[in-house]
Amino acid sequence: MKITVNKLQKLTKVCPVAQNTTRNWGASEPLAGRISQRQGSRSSETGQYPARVTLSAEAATDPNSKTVMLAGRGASTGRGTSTAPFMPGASTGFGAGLGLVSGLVSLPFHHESRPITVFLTWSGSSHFQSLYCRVLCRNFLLTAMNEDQRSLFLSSSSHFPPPQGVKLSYGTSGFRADASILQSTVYRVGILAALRALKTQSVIGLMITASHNKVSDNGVKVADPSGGMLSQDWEPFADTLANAHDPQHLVELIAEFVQNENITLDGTKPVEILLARDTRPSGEFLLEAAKQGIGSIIGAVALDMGILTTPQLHWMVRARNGGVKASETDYFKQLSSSFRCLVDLSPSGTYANNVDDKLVVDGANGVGGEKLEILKTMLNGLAIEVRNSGKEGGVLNEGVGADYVQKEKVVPFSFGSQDVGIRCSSLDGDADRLVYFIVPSTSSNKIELVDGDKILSLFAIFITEQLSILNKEIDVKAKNDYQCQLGIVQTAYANGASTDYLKQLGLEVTFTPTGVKYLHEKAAEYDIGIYFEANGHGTILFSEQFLCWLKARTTELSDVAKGSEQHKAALRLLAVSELINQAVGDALSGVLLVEAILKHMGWSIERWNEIYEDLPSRQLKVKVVDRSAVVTANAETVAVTPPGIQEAINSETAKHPRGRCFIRPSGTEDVIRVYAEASSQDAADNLAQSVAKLVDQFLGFGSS
Ligand SMILES: CC(=O)N[C@H]1[C@@H](OP(=O)(O)O)O[C@H](CO)[C@@H](O)[C@@H]1O
Repeated sequence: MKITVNKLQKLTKVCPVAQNTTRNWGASEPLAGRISQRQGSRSSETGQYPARVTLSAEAATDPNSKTVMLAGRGASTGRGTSTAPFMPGASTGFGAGLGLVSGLVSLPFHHESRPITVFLTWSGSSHFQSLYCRVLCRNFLLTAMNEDQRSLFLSSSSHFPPPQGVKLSYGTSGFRADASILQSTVYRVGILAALRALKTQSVIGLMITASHNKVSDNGVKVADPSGGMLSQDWEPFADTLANAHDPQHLVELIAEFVQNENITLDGTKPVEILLARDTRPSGEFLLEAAKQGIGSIIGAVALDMGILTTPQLHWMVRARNGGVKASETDYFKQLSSSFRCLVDLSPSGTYANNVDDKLVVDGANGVGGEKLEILKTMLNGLAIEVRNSGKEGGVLNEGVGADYVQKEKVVPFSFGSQDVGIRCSSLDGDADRLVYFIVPSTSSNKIELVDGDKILSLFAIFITEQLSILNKEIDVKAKNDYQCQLGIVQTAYANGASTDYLKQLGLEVTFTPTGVKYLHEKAAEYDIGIYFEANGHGTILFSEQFLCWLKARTTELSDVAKGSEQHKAALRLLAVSELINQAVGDALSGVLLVEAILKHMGWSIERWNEIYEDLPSRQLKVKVVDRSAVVTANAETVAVTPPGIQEAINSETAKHPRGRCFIRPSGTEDVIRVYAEASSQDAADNLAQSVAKLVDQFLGFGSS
């Protein structure tokens, strides 16, 4: 915000040449270097809080004849004012005799918590007709940050020094790194979550997990009031906070942010932050850091929900903000009862005749396996065996879990020939990804992967079928007056065969960049939006408007056509909206929906897998000097920089029938990812290899 000084009466009065004088409040970069480390407090004139003041004066006329004075003075409270005039030219080496006069000026603010008026006076006005003088107030504290709050920040943050020489960034799914360097980051994300709760006046979630990463890593991410990922607008602030080098700097950043976002830190409107962690041993001490961060914001209350899957926490945040009961028991009850409802609505005959009750689930030695052990006791008609539940002593994500199975396409630990003919599935470390697989009847450890694209397709088939039943003209009074917009959202990693298949079903398919925050946002534009990443993270979103209509329609049908196919279709869609976790991709709710749909269709996993045949594909990663050198467009399918690389990729791709290839910088690892698809596995492998070489030539260590 820029305020011209002549609007400030006092300043105009003491400054006869103030016409050209402007005063910038809250600009983020200093005009003339840094000055006082001291903090000011609220100006009685503007209601703002000057903390540091940088004065920069440019005199276009004879600069020798002037004196610039800057004074701070206690004002309206009348308590212990500080008015000592200050002669910058003398005491701080404020330059004179130059065309440009600028200097660093320390204001004598001794009474930091009291209101102070800052104003400029200067003499030699006849020479200063064109004086251009700016006072830049940086880090002016804090519309509502009182001294107690400030001291609390300073003292608590001094216990969490940031790691040296590491720059962290809030990536595709929060901060992730080796757990040993994350304490300070988690503490700061605690602050961020508390500020987010104050800003939105809603319940916010903070999850400590590194998902499918190795057990020595950990991470932290924030769940917004909707249960979705932290708003992208706040990610730059998360980065800035995480990388603030000392407590003073941290406090200044918070002060500035709080000011800009109009967040009140007076504790008058308390807010809650739900905390959870996965089973990683480092989770416990990191949780303490998060509590300290939250505790350093007056009015923010941390509620430790214990060990949860990531989607459970997101579900709870969403439910609480929707005024719904949100304990873990409520979560299990909702999932199991909506599953039962769907199974009960299966067309008679299919379930009993064709689909085996048995499902074996690889729990990745993580929290998902542990929770599934509880959930399975609440289910009828499904016999789940959990392996790698973490109790058998296996290591989290090591040779197990959805990421391993999807990337390596081999059986996870403890699976093998005994599982031929059985439906198998795999969760990742925090149970937000799900893939299925078939163990073929050969001696090799290779599997047939049924990935996120196939799960998406199964969901799409089922939803489309229910919508078309619902839309049939029926001989009842109930009128169908709603055109439901169904949309499918994928990323460039979706197998081309899946996209072709979905389009053949007549569905609208759109693409976003990688990362569920993008997919989720896009899917939310539809009445029913189904999104999945090939790696098994995805869900179904229902718009409020559609659900409202669907509920009314169900009631109407139960009056006029109870038990009809239309009535059942409406009930099924309602049950899906209850079963699926609409906050975020959830392997537990996903597995129940897959199972219910397979029963409904009377399909074995083999039948499901046959809906289309994946095009052979290969993913590679290449270490480069600077991955940010690759900038992409068109949902990451075209590399805009470095110049020339896309043309080179195109000419490699053209050599292979059904070839498709793209590169992008990873958001979670320091690599460039290469994805290639072609009509044969050899061709896909060759294409990926040749493009990886190109990446290395353009950007690798040999290129610099
Ligand atoms: C090819 C791939 O699987 N990329 C994953 C991976 O992101 P990268 O930005 O590719 O590192 O981790 C993300 C977070 O889990 C997930 O959303 C994404 O799909």
